[in-house]
Amino acid sequence: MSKRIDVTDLNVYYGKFKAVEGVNLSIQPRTVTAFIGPSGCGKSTFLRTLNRMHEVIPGAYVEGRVELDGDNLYAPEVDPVMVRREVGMVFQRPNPFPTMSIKENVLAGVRLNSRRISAAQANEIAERSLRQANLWNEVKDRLNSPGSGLSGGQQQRLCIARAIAVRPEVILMDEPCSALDPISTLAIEDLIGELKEVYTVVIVTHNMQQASRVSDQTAFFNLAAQGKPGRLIEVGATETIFSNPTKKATEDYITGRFG
Ligand SMILES: Nc1ncnc2c1ncn2[C@@H]1O[C@H](COP(=O)(O)OP(=O)(O)OP(=O)(O)O)[C@@H](O)[C@H]1O
Repeated sequence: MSKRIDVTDLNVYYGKFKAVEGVNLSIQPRTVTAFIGPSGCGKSTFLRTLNRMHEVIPGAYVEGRVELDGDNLYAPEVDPVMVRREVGMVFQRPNPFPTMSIKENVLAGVRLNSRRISAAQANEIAERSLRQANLWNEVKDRLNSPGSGLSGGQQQRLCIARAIAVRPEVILMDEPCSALDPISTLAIEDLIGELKEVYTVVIVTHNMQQASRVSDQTAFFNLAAQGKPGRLIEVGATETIFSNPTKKATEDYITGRFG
């Protein structure tokens, strides 16, 4: 349940505006890759191209290739809905369906995929997903209460449980801790460490300590100038990027000289 991602010569456009240019990157299964870089350099934009989520924005499109275990995500016969099943996503702000129960929130994606499931299967999937998201013990006695009644950190783990429930190959996380307190942030970071035993995980973060704590590989993005496309400047083992980067811009960014 974990696939390799290979990106070749990827450009991303919003209409005429080229937001990201010339990305080449490989991501191994069962690893965590962190995308870092200053605001507006295209980290979120690029992340969304890994499950074709950018396509929900009218006029957004890519050039180049993204492959999942060698299969082109953008081949004409590929259904973007199926891509998003294989490559799940967790957003910056926890977004459980507010009126749905905790259990139904977990099952929302599974039901959307229109697979009819029995009550026993539903219980099994909900428990497995909540356990994997480290939330089971906190919610097992109130599975039928609304998801919106949970704390922010619990809601984010609920969203992770919902992403896991459809058994994806890859989990994308766009600043998953930016709306959370430090304790909830640590809970999510611990969870990311556990998720990589099973999934390929890609995370966008502004927090460099977080990138160095959770990731195996770090990719630094930057803009050549305002109004120019973002580019992948340097990618490598997280330890190397943070201790011995090869590019000056990477060093300036990680040492806090800009961004
Ligand atoms: N829906 C959109 N329509 C048009 N342009 C967009 C859209 N979303 C983002 N952009 C532009 O694309 C560029 C990259 O934005 P993106 O949000 O991907 O950067 P980022 O590195 O994730 O930034 P941040 O760290 O602030 O979240 C920016 O110039 C931004 O203004």
